[in-house]
Amino acid sequence: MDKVVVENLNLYYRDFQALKNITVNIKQHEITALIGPSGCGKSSFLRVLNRMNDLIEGTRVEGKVMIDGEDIYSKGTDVVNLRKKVGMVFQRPNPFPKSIYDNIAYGPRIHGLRDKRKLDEIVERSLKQAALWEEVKDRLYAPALGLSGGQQQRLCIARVLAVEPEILLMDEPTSALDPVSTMKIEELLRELKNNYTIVIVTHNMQQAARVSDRTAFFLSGELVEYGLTETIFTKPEDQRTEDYITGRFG
Ligand SMILES: Nc1ncnc2c1ncn2[C@@H]1O[C@H](COP(=O)(O)OP(=O)(O)OP(=O)(O)O)[C@@H](O)[C@H]1O
Repeated sequence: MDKVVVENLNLYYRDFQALKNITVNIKQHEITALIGPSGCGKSSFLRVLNRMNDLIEGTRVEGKVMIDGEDIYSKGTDVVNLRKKVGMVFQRPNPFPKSIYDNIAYGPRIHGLRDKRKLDEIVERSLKQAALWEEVKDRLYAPALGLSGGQQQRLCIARVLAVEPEILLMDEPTSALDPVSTMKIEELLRELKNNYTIVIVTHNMQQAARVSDRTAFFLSGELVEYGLTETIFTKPEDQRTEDYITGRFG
């Protein structure tokens, strides 16, 4: 099933066109990897999907972006609800300078939840989903910034999961992590895809090949090729895709 349908999307930062006529369908409960050289528009595309671009002045979007059949750029869209449904994890782990518990409880509290027992449940469930519970269950009230980088990134994933999103956008979520933490996050992604639709930007070709079901290759704001990851990595149709994945440029 298509979770996200993008049709003829153009994105401008003032006069600069960062995305050009992008049409793509993102499948539910799959991991879609976005690859391509620096500046090709991967992060911009990710930000289109939860309207984070609204926060950047001078941004203009043309075309259609539909999630569950609804145009997220239509006038009636509630952007707060959209961002709850479409959560984002960034390149550098960015926990709040608060306790582990308060980091996770933050989103649910913002959405009005006060019941301590329910919050406790959400904190435990989210940390378990993010494969961090065993490591932190005895120090939930310790500062989140005392965790290792890899643990902090799993905490940030748990923080997003706490508000029960359906889509997870991840912008190079392991690029600041060591190989062991990277493997843990990759395992986690494979686990999470049973319940979530995941879109991940990565500069790491092996990572894209290891974790994703489908891959989209961007170049200079265009979507050059999109398909099953296995096909993209073994017999791409476009010479530019082949050049990129074999490391001949980028
Ligand atoms: N806020 C902005 N204002 C103006 N131009 C921007 C802005 N953000 C990005 N751009 C430009 O849009 C293009 C695409 O940028 P984007 O960050 O989406 O690329 P990317 O593929 O994610 O790159 P990287 O891999 O380096 O993160 C680049 O030319 C960039 O300079």
